Amino acid sequence: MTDTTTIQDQAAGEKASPLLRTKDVTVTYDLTHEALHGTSLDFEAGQVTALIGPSGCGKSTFLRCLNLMNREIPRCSVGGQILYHGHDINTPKENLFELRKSIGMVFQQPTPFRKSIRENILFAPKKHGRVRTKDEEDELVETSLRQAALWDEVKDKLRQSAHALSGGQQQRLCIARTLAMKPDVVLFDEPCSALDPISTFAIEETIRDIASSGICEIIVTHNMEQATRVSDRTAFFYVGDMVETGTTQQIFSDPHDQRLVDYLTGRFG
Ligand SMILES: Nc1ncnc2c1ncn2[C@@H]1O[C@H](COP(=O)(O)OP(=O)(O)OP(=O)(O)O)[C@@H](O)[C@H]1O
Repeated sequence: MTDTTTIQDQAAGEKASPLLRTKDVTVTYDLTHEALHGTSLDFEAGQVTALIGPSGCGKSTFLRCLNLMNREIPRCSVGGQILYHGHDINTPKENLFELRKSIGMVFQQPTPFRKSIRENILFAPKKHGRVRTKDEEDELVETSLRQAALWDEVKDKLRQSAHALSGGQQQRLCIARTLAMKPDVVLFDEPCSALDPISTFAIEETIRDIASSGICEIIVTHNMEQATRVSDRTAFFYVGDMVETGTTQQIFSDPHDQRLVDYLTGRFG
């Protein structure tokens, strides 16, 4: 945690434990390259946090720590604590299959399975034994697609291939698929960077709606307007350090650290 942490952050630290908390998290690639230095951040239920900063500063590296995805990268090690509901998940014993039920992820490129729209939604819930009857399946498909604002567009073609959808629809299907597992955290890695402005707007609305249902969301974005539109809090990363965090309003209207000021005013990108 840097000395630029706001008073509000310190007060928040004295409240009950946040849903997700990192303490001094470091990431080292290829055994020697420390891409992320000790990073401590808190994430609350119902809040959207944007991770911003120039290319290569460690945003995605940090995001991937939160569902232990870095563990799948050879010669990558993650240090520090990642406390989820107060329990440290950064241990070799943590069961990834179980964890990913509750911490979902949406990637930059839409990645629907080569299956029907309906089967995309039901794939993981079936694997985890979450649905037993056709009625339960129907209900889950409809609820998840409604949450991702896609139901009206696809309700008459649920058995058609997901690959026949537009890019924006595919990304909303990926969000619906994630929500079908009823996660309490959803991670987004530049979810709109491959999309047109209308699809981007639809995804941003969905992100806000999901937050109002109590889900904690963390989004990596290069788009500063997007960060201001969707997030409650923002954290700025620079060369592997989490330099400044606070409410999105404070970060954009009253940035403290000179590197953040330079970034926001376009002195580097
Ligand atoms: N799989 C990997 N193996 C080795 N080094 C990596 C790997 N992934 C990222 N890095 C390195 O870690 C550093 C941080 O990269 P990361 O992708 O996390 O940054 P970022 O802020 O998300 O960048 P961008 O905005 O361009 O996606 C960079 O130096 C990058 O080269």
